[in-house]
Amino acid sequence: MAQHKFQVHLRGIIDLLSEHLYSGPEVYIRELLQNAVDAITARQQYEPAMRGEIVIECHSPSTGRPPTLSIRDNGIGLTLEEVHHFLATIGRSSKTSDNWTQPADFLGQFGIGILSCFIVSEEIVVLTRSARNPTAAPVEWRARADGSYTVRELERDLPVGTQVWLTARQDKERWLTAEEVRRLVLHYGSLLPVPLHFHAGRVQEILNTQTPPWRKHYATPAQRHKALLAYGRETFGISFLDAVLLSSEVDGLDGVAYILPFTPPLSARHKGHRIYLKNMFLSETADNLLPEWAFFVRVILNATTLRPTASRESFFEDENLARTRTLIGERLRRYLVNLAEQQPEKLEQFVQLHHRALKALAAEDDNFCAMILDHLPFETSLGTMTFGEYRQNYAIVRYVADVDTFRQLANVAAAQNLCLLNAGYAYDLDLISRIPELFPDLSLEEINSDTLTQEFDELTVEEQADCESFTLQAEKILRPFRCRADIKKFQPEDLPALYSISREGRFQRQVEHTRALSNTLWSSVLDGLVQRDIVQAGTLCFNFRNPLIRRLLSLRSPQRRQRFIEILYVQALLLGHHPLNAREWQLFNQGLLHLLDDLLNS
Ligand SMILES: Nc1ncnc2c1ncn2[C@@H]1O[C@H](COP(=O)(O)OP(=O)(O)OP(=O)(O)O)[C@@H](O)[C@H]1O
Repeated sequence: MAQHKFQVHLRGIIDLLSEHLYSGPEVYIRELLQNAVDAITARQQYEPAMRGEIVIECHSPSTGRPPTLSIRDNGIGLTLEEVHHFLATIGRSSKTSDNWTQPADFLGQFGIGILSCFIVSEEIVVLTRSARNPTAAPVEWRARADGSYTVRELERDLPVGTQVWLTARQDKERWLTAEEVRRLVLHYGSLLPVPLHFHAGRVQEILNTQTPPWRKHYATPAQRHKALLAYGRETFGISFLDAVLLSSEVDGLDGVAYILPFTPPLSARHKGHRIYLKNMFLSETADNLLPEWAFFVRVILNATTLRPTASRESFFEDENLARTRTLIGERLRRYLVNLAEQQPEKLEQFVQLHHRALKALAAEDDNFCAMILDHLPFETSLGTMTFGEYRQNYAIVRYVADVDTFRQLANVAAAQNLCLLNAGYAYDLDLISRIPELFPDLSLEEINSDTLTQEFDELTVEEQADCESFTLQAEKILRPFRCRADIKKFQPEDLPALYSISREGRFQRQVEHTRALSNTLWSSVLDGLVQRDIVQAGTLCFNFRNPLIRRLLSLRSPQRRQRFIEILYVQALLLGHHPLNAREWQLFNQGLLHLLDDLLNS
């Protein structure tokens, strides 16, 4: 049977790379710089004293012709066979352990990077001369995006190394203009240790002359700190609150973390960093490089041991990455501990901006929790206060486990001078559950609507007798709404009635509400959740101390009393942020219309 070989439709592969693998056409500069740096690294393995350099030349012809670009390196170069074998074979790389003892020194590994040049140029021309085989003639390789290429040995001499030429495709001219190329070379290559010479017309400059401050020595820590902050301002355009040096030879970390002077929005977490791999810019996102809770920093980090994905825009999740993440986390944690111990004012400032992040860290780290809990703010029925302030004044930590119930109870609690802590936000409950262990002399008490209403004062026997007919009528009116009626004395006096409901009861109300809004498929699913046996889900507790209720009690007309009770019921539901069902809305509307009618008739 005849054997066939796969055919490669190069255009299709280029489209695949440009649309699904790479973030944009600009990555061609990264791939070219990377190949040049790798070629120099390879040559230095033979000639350690050799000094590498890369020359980027932009040519912008005057009339109507597309701009061209060449990148020249004095690296290892290629022979004719190597051109066929590596450059012209998609998916084959020379940077493997078959050819080198230390392939990890190279940036490239997949053997596809050069194809990115076809996104901006119809043709790639490579002129190259091998350092390993000085007698071999220089070679010219011309490759087209349709998959064809020519290769020939040149008569003329060339210096050792490689020069790649690109000519802008129609509609891609902007990616090869001198201005754009300069920006991209700086963007990707500013940390590269090889000098990057940039030539455009009369302009000749070396782009990467600056040694970043975290790699420099300074006379004092204060000087270094100042330089780090200045570098952060220049790089990100942000005046950071602080800079934390991440570099450590022992840990193999190289970089700096900047503390944001604002609370970042959820959508911007883990974005806007400068992540480098072996000094080449890799990505602005640090999805898996930073611990979950570290959303208060922007980092500049150069990784040396991590493995990039084929897109070169993120790292493989492996042991090394997990270790790096732990080390960065450890460094930031240590910074925070230092702040707490040595710079309390700065810690206060930090807490104001980043308490969510601190809570997230404290929730996963007992020791840190013990240290920071006193500084963390919590919402309470008497205003926001730190846990330290709370425990100075109260021996029992009374908390409400969800935000809705807290909203419902906060006013009532405050009027009774009861300090309820809202533990409904992310991490709060987690932290509060540690309290008995961290502070054995404090006790914890969960408060819900039932526990709070139990604290209300009972009526005297005479008062109860006076209210009996009213309570019976209210019971009757509210029964169809699965609500009990009660009357007690409580603060604040201006609150006429309080609707309370158990957690299960509220869940049932929500299910019923959703069921009324959803389509048939969902309503049958939700049907299963409705518990018919919860007969009396809530209680409407009238406040005997409230002047309006006192007048209502003495109202003679049962019809008018009914309308007031109905409106008070709906108003209490609204105050507690409970969604109203259709019947309750109807009740509200009718009640309001009757009231207006009464007003007009009075
Ligand atoms: N400037 C250069 N000097 C010497 N050899 C080069 C140069 N550019 C490319 N090559 C050769 O061409 C091969 C293919 O390059 P390409 O950029 O496609 O892939 P790579 O760098 O090996 O891997 P990656 O896809 O991860 O970038 C390289 O492995 C190398 O052998």
